[in-house]
Amino acid sequence: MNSTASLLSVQPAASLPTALSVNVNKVALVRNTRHLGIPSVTRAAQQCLEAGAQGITVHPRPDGRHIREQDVFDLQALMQDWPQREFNIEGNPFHNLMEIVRQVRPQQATFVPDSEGQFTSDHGWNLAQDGERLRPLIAECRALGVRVSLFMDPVPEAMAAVKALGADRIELYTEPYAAAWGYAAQAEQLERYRAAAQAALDAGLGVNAGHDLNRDNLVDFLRSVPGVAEVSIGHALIADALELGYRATVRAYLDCILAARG
Ligand SMILES: CC(=O)[C@@H](O)[C@H](O)COP(=O)(O)O
Ligand SMILES: NCC(=O)COP(=O)(O)O
Repeated sequence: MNSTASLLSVQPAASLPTALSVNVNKVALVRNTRHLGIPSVTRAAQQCLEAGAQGITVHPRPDGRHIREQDVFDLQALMQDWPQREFNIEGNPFHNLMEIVRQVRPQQATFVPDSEGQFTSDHGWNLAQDGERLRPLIAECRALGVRVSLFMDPVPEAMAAVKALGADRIELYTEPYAAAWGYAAQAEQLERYRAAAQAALDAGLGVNAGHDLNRDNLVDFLRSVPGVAEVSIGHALIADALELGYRATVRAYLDCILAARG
């Protein structure tokens, strides 16, 4: 990262139109390889929040490969000190997510259709198959005061159905765009995401985005896709933090958001 002052010196992070939520799954993944409790998930989150991240995201998978329930409760306690920031908990509501949401009541729950042993998230919901089963769980979360976001592929025709189920937002699954970035297919992918985001906005939904976003591909995405309220970024951001540190890394990602949207 260059040494020029962060662009954010002229605009506080809180005023950015697209929030950065740091996913700390991969800090927990490294921590779990020894019984020493380091690297600390809560210290990572604290430093990211101090640097201006507007939220923290976790995905407590049933197999506990990285984020575990105790991490969720520890982060819930930490977030009490940051009332203006958001806690976003991802997971499959047919597996372990709902019990966690009932206990923790985060600002946002992101429903992801992953199977229990899935390598990583790699697709959005099939609402024709699962929509009616999701409806009461969406309603329960909202009754608890928890915003609901559905992890979705960029399919404009699906957005009205998301709204009809009572969800507040979608999260666009962005790996196909990330894989195309820097190649001829980039423009075609960006058009897919632009159309899907516009359809979501037209349906009255908020738009989040995430998966394989990084410092290279984030600016082009935000410049092309309208109304992105939040990007949740983990794998690449934590990899950057291994080289730059959490604070400088978060500032670099906030600079990308400012450069795209500021
Ligand atoms: C839903 C999504 O795309 C990611 O937030 C997910 O948390 C990635 O999971 P892993 O960190 O286990 O790859
Ligand atoms: N919802 C996306 C997320 O939280 C992080 O995904 P990634 O940046 O780890 O691919």
